[in-house]
Amino acid sequence: MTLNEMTPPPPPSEASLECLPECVEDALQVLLAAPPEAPEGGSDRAFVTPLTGESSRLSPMWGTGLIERPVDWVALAGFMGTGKSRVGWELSRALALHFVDTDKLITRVVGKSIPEVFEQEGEHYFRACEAEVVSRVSRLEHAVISLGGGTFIHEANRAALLERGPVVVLWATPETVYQRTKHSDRPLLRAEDPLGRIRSLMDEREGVYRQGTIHVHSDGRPSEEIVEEIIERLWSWSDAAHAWAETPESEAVADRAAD
Ligand SMILES: Nc1ncnc2c1ncn2[C@@H]1O[C@H](COP(=O)(O)OP(=O)(O)O)[C@@H](O)[C@H]1O
Ligand SMILES: O=C(O)C1=C[C@@H](OP(=O)(O)O)[C@@H](O)[C@H](O)C1
Ligand SMILES: [Mg+2]
Repeated sequence: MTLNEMTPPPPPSEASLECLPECVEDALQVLLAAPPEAPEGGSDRAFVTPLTGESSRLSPMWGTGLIERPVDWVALAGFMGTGKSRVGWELSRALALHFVDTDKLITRVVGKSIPEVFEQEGEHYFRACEAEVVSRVSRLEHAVISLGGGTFIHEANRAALLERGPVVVLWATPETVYQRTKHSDRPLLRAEDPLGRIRSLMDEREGVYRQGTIHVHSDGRPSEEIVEEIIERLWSWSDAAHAWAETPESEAVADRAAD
């Protein structure tokens, strides 16, 4: 029986939604206090691999704990299987920032795996948890946030994230996504024809993912190379943002916003 054929769970009750902010706060504190844990396939290599190219702008204090970073907060969005969890973890190691995977935080909040949340509580409840988690992690300092594939699709989440900082969107072809997800359980990909399902869902979502700040391809590239490109692009983004902040036009925009 596929997920779609099952009787849908009842909609979440007011009571179960009411405690979400507090439950998210508690789970986040536990997650941040625990020793960082690599996700499936993720390694610590980015800590010790000397980064090259633009990233050589990293301070000579690299490795001493005093690190010059392009940003103090960044989120990773994109379709399932593009590598958000793994690359986000490695990016957080490279920039020495906290790492929060929103799906992992939700599993702590609910005490169930993501497939169990979908099956037993319903997608609606999962999306409510996701929205609460986004509202909290958008206020977090010094963090890399790996989102779930659907998080950025929801308008309020997208607005909160883009307001907070840069959102890097990872991209991969449907075939790569299929290869990377076929042995794991993604509730939305439980279908007779998972590759067809990936293609149609990706088509539906593509235009929204394009609203991200920085776009990086992940096909056929090791995660270290992707991390390196993200860091280079974040430097360019932050340089451009600082240059704009010093123009008279930006002062005029700030004055209008303050009126
Ligand atoms: N650049 C990559 N090259 C090869 N495998 C990758 C790459 N990025 C991620 N993976 C693997 O693909 C699978 C899905 O990656 P994951 O980070 O969970 O994606 P997402 O969080 O976007 O769904 C994991 O097994 C992960 O180790
Ligand atoms: O695309 C989506 O709607 C989802 C993506 C998943 O995360 P990953 O993108 O990390 O697999 C997870 O949040 C859930 O299964 C729903
Ligand atoms: Mg993930």
